[in-house]
Amino acid sequence: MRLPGSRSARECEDSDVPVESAPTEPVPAEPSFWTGPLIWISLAVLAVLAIALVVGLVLARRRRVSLTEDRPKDAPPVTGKDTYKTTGGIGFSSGTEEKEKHPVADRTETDGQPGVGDDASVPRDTPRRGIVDVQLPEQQDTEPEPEPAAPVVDEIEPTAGRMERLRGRLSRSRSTLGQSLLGLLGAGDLDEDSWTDIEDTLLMADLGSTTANEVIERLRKEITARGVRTAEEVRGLLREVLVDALHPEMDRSVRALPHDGRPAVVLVVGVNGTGKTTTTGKLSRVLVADGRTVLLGAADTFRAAAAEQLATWGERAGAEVVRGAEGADPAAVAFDAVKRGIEAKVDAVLVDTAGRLHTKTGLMDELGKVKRVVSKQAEVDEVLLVLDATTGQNGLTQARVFSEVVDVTGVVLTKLDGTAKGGIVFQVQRELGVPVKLVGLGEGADDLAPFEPGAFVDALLR
Ligand SMILES: Nc1nc2c(ncn2[C@@H]2O[C@H](COP(=O)(O)OP(=O)(O)OP(=O)(O)O)[C@@H](O)[C@H]2O)c(=O)[nH]1
Repeated sequence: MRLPGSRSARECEDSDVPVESAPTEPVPAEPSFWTGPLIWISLAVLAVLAIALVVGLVLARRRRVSLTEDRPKDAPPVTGKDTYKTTGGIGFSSGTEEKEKHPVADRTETDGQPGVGDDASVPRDTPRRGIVDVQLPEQQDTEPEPEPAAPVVDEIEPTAGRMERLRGRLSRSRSTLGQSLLGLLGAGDLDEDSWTDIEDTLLMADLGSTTANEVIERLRKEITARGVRTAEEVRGLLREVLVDALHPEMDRSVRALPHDGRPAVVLVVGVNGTGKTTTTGKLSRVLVADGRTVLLGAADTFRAAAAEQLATWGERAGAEVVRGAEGADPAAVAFDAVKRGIEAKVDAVLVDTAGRLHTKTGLMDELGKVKRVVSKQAEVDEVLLVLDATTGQNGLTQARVFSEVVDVTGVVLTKLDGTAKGGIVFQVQRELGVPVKLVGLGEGADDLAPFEPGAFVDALLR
């Protein structure tokens, strides 16, 4: 059909008039080769994602830990403070009780730290044994325990003449003091230089300047007064002057014998290392050799080995020893020793004390207390100060401090065998005004001698 006024295409082609385009109806687009499959692929991906989401949610729900427990409905609510409860107290065992032992091969667990190659822990599924078969030893007839061997008590050397026997031990002192003096004095005419040399010799031997001057004064006077000529006369005079300087009139007996129905109490004091313990032990042997009964008190609690050392001395001398724990109060140990000595009715109680010379106050407190406490039971008869002869002037300083702290009644000069300065004996006596009663001349058990001025000077001048 042709609309009025319209022309056919043919007419248009043929005419020169431009043809107006006719309105056209929309034509639906034909699906292309690519768009069709894309839609289907997208739908498939969406479906797969949906399935994965559903599966994931289900699995996650299964894995979730339930924080609720299977508790009866009527159970009281759980609160923070009573979530950990024990049914009994902590179990204790006594260290003295024997622990039951399992045979090593049957054990599934090991005590203590893991060793190289051990598992970090015992696997949970390791079989556990309820009952362990233990092989019991066959009943045997037990032999009676052998009686402990009686301590071997040493043979003790007699004390008489010890100084004589130990004379050779003073050889170093002799060569310095005696031999030099004899050489100088016996050389004839003595001028001022000779007297200066004599003084130097006396000082080098530790006589001290006061004693040295006194000795020289007397020698000068007597040589002129007596007309001393021969070497023999010089020796005789020198002996006399030196012996006099040692005050032979002093009472050198050790107050270690019982009286008033109770034992004598002897305190042995001095700086550590001077030979206190050794001297206490040696002295106990001297008393035992004289037929006395002795008890030793190990109040040197400062050094554990000191008590041990004294116990050995006691064992060898056949003397009982009272000791305390390491670090125990020395006064308490001394008190116990004296108490025990009174009960046991021994003749003498020898107390070895500690001598820490850290401060004078500390020493004073300690020794003062020992003496005070001991005095509650029995008066202290003797306080022996032990000095190491090899320490020279240092020994003198110690002597001064100790004598201010306790009433020293006698001096024991140890290690005289190891020094060329035997002259310290003169100085100590002068300084303290108390006699040297005993001398240590070696480490041997019987190397303790009574101090005799005559024998001592003889040993120096031999
Ligand atoms: N050569 C020689 N050595 C001695 C003498 N007396 C003691 N000794 C030695 O000196 C050392 C110290 O002796 P101790 O008896 O332990 O001295 P201490 O004063 O008791 O010392 P602490 O126990 O530390 O308080 C030891 O090796 C003894 O053998 C002696 O007269 N001559």
